[in-house]
Amino acid sequence: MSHHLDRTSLTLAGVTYRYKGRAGIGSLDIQVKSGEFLSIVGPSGSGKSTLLNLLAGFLQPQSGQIMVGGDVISGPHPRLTLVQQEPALFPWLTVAGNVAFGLSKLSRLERTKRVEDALKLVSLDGYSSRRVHELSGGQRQRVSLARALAVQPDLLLLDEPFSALDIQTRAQLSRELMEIWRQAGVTFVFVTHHLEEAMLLGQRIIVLREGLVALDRQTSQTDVAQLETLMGEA
Ligand SMILES: Nc1ncnc2c1ncn2[C@@H]1O[C@H](COP(=O)(O)OP(=O)(O)OP(=O)(O)O)[C@@H](O)[C@H]1O
Repeated sequence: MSHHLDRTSLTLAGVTYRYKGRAGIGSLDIQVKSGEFLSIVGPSGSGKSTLLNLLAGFLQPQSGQIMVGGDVISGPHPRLTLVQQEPALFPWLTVAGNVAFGLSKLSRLERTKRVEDALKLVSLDGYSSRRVHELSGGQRQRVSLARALAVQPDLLLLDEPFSALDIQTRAQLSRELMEIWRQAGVTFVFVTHHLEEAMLLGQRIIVLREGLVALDRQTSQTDVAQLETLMGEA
């Protein structure tokens, strides 16, 4: 969406989080433009989970600031939604019930429209009244995506959202994710330990290593050999 183009969606300014023994992250400076699709990748122990927990508001930076859409994040934030590895859906609710979960403040009409639009975005139109326990793993992850998008966040944080799926479903959903992103016009930050996935998805790639940005580049300009080296054991 063009009106998003020159706004900053996410800013990390000097963000640091160190565990005892000094492992952790920092100090990180990252800016993500509104509407951008950024993949963050890194070897085991590079700080991905720590960064995710900071972005989701589950951890507080020990120094520095995280801002989303101009607001400082100091806890879970409605402008930022998280899609996790295992979709945390309510099994006793319908698909529509799950997608409508964060929309209780809207009128019924508006809510229905949001749910319909979100389900269309993830190619689940026609599934509204199905129970979640009747769905495949891939379909459940689609519901989880639809629920996250229905609240119209500034930023969607994706934590290895396809890692629990079989290879074919994973490949299919990865292909579709770019299209979903284009249509939704929302900033995507996709965190993974799979280099191929990070290269396939998104416009920009950041490699974390030992809690720091080791590389930050447009995906089309990355050098695979260099990435592979950076993904090796520290
Ligand atoms: N609760 C903790 N206490 C102490 N050290 C921790 C804690 N959690 C993580 N660490 C350390 O901080 C560093 C970053 O860990 P983190 O889990 O963020 O990495 P990661 O990139 O998510 O790794 P993986 O891909 O294996 O999940 C590692 O050196 C890890 O051992």
